[in-house]
Amino acid sequence: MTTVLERSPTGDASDVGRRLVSLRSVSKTFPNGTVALSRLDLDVRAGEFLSLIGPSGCGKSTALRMLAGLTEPSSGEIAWHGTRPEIGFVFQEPTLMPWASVFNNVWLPLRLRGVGKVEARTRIDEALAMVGLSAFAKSYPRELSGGMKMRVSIARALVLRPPLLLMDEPFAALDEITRFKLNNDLIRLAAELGTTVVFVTHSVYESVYLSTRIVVMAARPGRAVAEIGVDAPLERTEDFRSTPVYTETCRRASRALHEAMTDEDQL
Ligand SMILES: Nc1ncnc2c1ncn2[C@@H]1O[C@H](COP(=O)(O)OP(=O)(O)OP(=O)(O)O)[C@@H](O)[C@H]1O
Repeated sequence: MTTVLERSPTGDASDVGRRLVSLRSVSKTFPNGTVALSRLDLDVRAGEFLSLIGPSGCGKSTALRMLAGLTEPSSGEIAWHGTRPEIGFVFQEPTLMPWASVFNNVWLPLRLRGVGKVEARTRIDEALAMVGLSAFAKSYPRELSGGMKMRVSIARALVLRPPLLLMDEPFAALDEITRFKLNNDLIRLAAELGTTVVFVTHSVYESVYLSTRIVVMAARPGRAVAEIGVDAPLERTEDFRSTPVYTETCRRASRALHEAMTDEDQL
């Protein structure tokens, strides 16, 4: 069930830290009987960068798809605190239309919403500039590297300026150098646009580098088992990787993940 709750009388939509959406005791059983999630409670707060980590099959993608409205809970509630905002979704694969130019790929969400051509051109130019691809507007996906295709996919997700961006292992298929570059771009973009991000990854290191908060999940059934705050401002540079906060948080997140997997082995 999905509901929209009234905003508190003093609430302000731009308040950093305000709850945007809450998953309350959300469970999901697929028609084949697979229990993907069991009583998951999760708040997403404005301005945060939240990562979901956990072993394969613990329901990370299912939780993300529920936030996007792509799948409904079997029981429990998804409660939006205020109007459900525009949401951008970035998948593991860039999912670009191979027959369309970069410009036309990024145009798609605007066309679907009937945004006029003049306005659309400005927004597409902006989005491509944000991801450093202005010079490639006329290129086709086959002419781009994996990292560039992912940048197009991010531009397409950001072209509607969504307050909430959901990303499902977007950099998993990329080499480490490209991944690090895109991590830095993403932090910069989220800060510039004031975007709240929910990010699914298998990588403890990536989650700590990017996030303000990490939720660790366990499988069979999928549930949240630990929450770890990253006690550092979200102005990350490569230097962050050699700080004690980074190292210590990676250690805590790795231990929590290991415990989540041990739980699973014992079921
Ligand atoms: N449409 C579906 N029908 C049946 N079972 C599904 C469906 N989608 C997902 N599942 C199952 O639900 C469970 C959770 O899947 P989900 O993709 O959410 O996990 P995940 O944590 O994102 O996994 P991974 O890290 O491998 O991507 C898995 O056991 C999966 O096989």
